[in-house]
Amino acid sequence: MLGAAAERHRSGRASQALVPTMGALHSGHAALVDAARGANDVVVVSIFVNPLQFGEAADLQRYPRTLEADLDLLASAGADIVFAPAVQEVYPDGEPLVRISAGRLGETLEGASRPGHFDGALTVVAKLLHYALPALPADFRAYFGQKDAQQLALVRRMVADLDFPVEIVGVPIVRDADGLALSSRNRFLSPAEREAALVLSRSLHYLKGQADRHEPLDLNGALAMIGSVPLVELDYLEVVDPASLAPLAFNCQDTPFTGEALALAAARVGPVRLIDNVRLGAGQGPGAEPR
Ligand SMILES: Nc1ncnc2c1ncn2[C@@H]1O[C@H](COP(=O)(O)OP(=O)(O)OP(=O)(O)O)[C@@H](O)[C@H]1O
Ligand SMILES: CC(C)(CO)[C@@H](O)C(=O)[O-]
Ligand code: BAL
Repeated sequence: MLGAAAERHRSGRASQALVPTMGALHSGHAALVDAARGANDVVVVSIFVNPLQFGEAADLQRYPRTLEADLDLLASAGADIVFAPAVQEVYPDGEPLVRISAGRLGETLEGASRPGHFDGALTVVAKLLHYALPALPADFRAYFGQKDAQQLALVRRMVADLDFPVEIVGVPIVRDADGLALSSRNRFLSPAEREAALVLSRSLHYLKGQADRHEPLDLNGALAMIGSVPLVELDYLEVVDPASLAPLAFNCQDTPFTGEALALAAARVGPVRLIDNVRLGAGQGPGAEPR
């Protein structure tokens, strides 16, 4: 460590980043660590499969756990500290009586299909932020993927509404070459299911093309694309305001698309629930777009 960074460490003003994950790491997680590595002196990565945010017991039980491979990936990605606590360390008295409420924003979209999910996710994010908070929090950042767009919006609201001393950084979605958003649960897809799952990114790409050309968004056409793939059971496809996640009906049907929006989709494909999204209009990040 040289020069300015060493001085920041000496004076206790080193910047610190937290990258919360549930393990089974892939290149999407590596992109979060890269972003954190590029802007902070110390990078902490947590690996914790949080029982509080799971609905179905089977989903929690079969969630992939690959700690050895995760540690290798994190060493290559340049993480400084890996925090992989046992459930008893995080919840020594069992499930907490008091938890963070995600409020109305936690009841739509993912929250409608996974009741309580965001209360559980925000509660553990709050705890992880407390664990990783530096003694002198001059520069404390936490990194989240834009793939979980509703989670990112809710974490931003939590730190704003509850005055957490941390900057939240959103990282663009990392996709496979064919457009599928990387996800730890993708490993449970059969080859046929994985091929079928591509309709999610394709339908979002279809909408993005219309938004780029300022045409009306053909939501019905996108729904029909998804409906034509028998292995894909659509949960929702919605166009919403990126910050409030409120539905943006005026942008659909016959009105040429203007402004900014987020198109979000979720579907069950075989044993897996998949989510994906794309920014429509101005202000898009540099990340890979669905195709
Ligand atoms: N493809 C991706 N691109 C960018 N960020 C991602 C991607 N996949 C996951 N992330 C982010 O990594 C962080 C940890 O996510 P998590 O460990 O749940 O991985 P995951 O692949 O989303 O797993 P799953 O969806 O199967 O639970 C979250 O902030 C999430 O948004
Ligand atoms: C943020 C998180 C690590 C909290 O458990 C989880 O929801 C995730 O992996 O997105
Ligand atoms: N990244 C999503 C976490 C979950 O599905 O519980």
